[in-house]
Order: sequence, then C-alpha cells, then structure tokens
Amino acid sequence: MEKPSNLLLKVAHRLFDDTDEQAKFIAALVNPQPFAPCIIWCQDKLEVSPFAVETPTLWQPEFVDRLSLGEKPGQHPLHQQGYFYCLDFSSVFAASVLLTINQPVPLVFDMCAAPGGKSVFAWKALKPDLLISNEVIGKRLGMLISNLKRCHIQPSCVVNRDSSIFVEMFAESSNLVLVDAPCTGQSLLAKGEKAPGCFHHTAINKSANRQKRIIANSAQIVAPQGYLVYMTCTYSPEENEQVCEWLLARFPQFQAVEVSHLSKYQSHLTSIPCYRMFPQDGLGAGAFTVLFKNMNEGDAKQINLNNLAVIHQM
Ligand SMILES: C[S@@+](CC[C@H](N)C(=O)[O-])C[C@H]1O[C@@H](n2cnc3c(N)ncnc32)[C@H](O)[C@@H]1O
Repeated sequence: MEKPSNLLLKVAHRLFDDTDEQAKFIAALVNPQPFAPCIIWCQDKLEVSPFAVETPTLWQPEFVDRLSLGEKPGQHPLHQQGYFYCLDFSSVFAASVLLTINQPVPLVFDMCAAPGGKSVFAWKALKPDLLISNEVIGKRLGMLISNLKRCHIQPSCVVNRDSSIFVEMFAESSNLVLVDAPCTGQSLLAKGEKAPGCFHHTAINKSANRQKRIIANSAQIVAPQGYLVYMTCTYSPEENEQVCEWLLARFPQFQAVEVSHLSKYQSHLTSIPCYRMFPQDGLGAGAFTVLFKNMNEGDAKQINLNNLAVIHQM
C-alpha cells in the first residue's frame, strides 16, 4: 500500500475518533477499490433489465439501479438513446435528500449543473414545470446540454452566468435550488483519480470561501417555503459542516431539514442534520449533503426568462 501523506493522516484524524475507522478511510484513499456503477432511468425502466443489478439500498429510489461491477452502461445502445444517465452512487446518495420533499416544486434551479447528474435526478424525482440548469464555466456547457438533450429532460433550459447575477433577477423565485458546489474534490482519490493539493489548507480555505459565496447567492433565490440543497464530494469540514453553520448564521430564515432515510449517515461533526457517505462504506467515493428549508411565508416571485440569455431550451 502506498504511504499516506501527512495531510491525509491529519484529515483522517480530524474526521474519526476511532483508529480503525481512520485506517479504513486512509486505505480507501491510498488503495482505491472499484465501486458499482449506477444509472438513473430517465425513461420508463425496461421490464427486463439489460444489466446485472445489485440489491437496492433501502433508501434508493425505484428509478435508480446500482449495477454489478464490470457492467459498462455507458457503452450500451440504450445509453445513446437517452434511456438512462450514468453517475456515481455517491451522487445518488447526495441527491436523495430530494425524496423527502412532499410538496409541489414547480421551479427547480440547479446553480452548478454540469455535467447534469443532479439536474436529471431532480427532474425525475420532482417533475418540475421548469428546470433551469446553470453552469458558469463555458467549456462545461457542451456536456450539460448534450446530456439534457440525450435524456429528453424537458421542460428545461440552460444558462451560463455567475451565481451573483441571479440574486436580483431571480430573487425568491425558485421552489428548489441545488448547489452541488465546486470543491477540493478529495473523494476523487477514492476513485483512483488525482486531486493535487486537495488536502492543503490554502486550497480548502479558497474552496470554502467560494462555496460560501455561491450558497449565499443561491439562498437569495429560494422562494418562501422553498428548499436549498447543498452537496459536495469532499471530506473537509470547512467545505461542509462549516459552510452550513455559516449559512444558518447569515440567513436565519433557513432551517436544516431532517432526512429520516439518511439518519444512519448523520455527520458526527455537527448537530445540524446533514449527511455523509464515506468510501470505506463501499457504496461510493464519498459525499456530503444537506437540505435546508426557507421558513419565510409568502408567494414565490415570478421570473422573467427573457431577462436571461438562455443558451438552450427544451
Ligand atoms: C461538483 S460539479 C457539479 C456536478 C453536477 N451538479 C452534476 O451532478 O453533474 C461543480 C460545478 O460547479 C461549477 N463551478 C465552478 N466554479 C463555480 C462558481 N464560481 N459558481 C458556480 N459554479 C461553479 C463547475 O464548473 C462544476 O461544473
């Protein structure tokens, strides 16, 4: 086994009191094991699955299948026909907080959308009247648009703006805002990928500051009684629990909502109901997720899409 860096040892130590758990976490990062591939059925599921499927977890929605190791769903002809979208099971875990929403969600706004996994999940789970998928990085728009087109995700539109632009334009308009925030990407290591500098405190602080800016802008476009989801694929508390604590102090109209199906994944680093999946659990490389509700009363403000340069509409 490769030798873990001092920074990784430090993170493991901060995350877990238990030395066995620290060792399992470190092993999952320095000696990555494959995770079962996963798909979201965008069209109706076929009666006979073209893939070998793993036993679903108790909280897994019926439109998601976790496939056996070795299945290559991206190479199947049904993929190109838009029957399903391929993603990590960690993403399903993070997005599964949406399954707890039991009120109509006419407008979903995905602030950090490319390549589109959470947009597709939200569309499938909540059937909004409109999905707006925003991606600020121009080079990432192509894959977002082609995924939404391929999977027939409609009605939807794609925009390409910095989150600050929406604060006034879309104030208090969206029944659900997704923030799948850019992060240091520490969980990439558990997939055998590289994330240089991901445990360095400068990178973590820079990322946390960016996350606070994005979530603060996003919070302001959530309609009264609407929801805000915050997710990352990284482990450091500065980018996760501490961003949530900062948000709740800054925007006291928000409350974190308990998600009962994820109770066994409750983060032990805070008393806020927020949830973590770790790579040593064997399901996915890792994720953090939390669902906030805007407790203010009132009506959602109407949006005017003409104010926005819509890049693609379906
Ligand atoms: C974790 S990825 C999103 C993955 C996507 N939600 C999905 O499920 O497929 C984070 C995204 O945030 C975008 N991003 C980077 N900087 C940003 C910023 N300042 N504001 C908003 N989004 C940003 C990245 O380009 C990237 O597409």
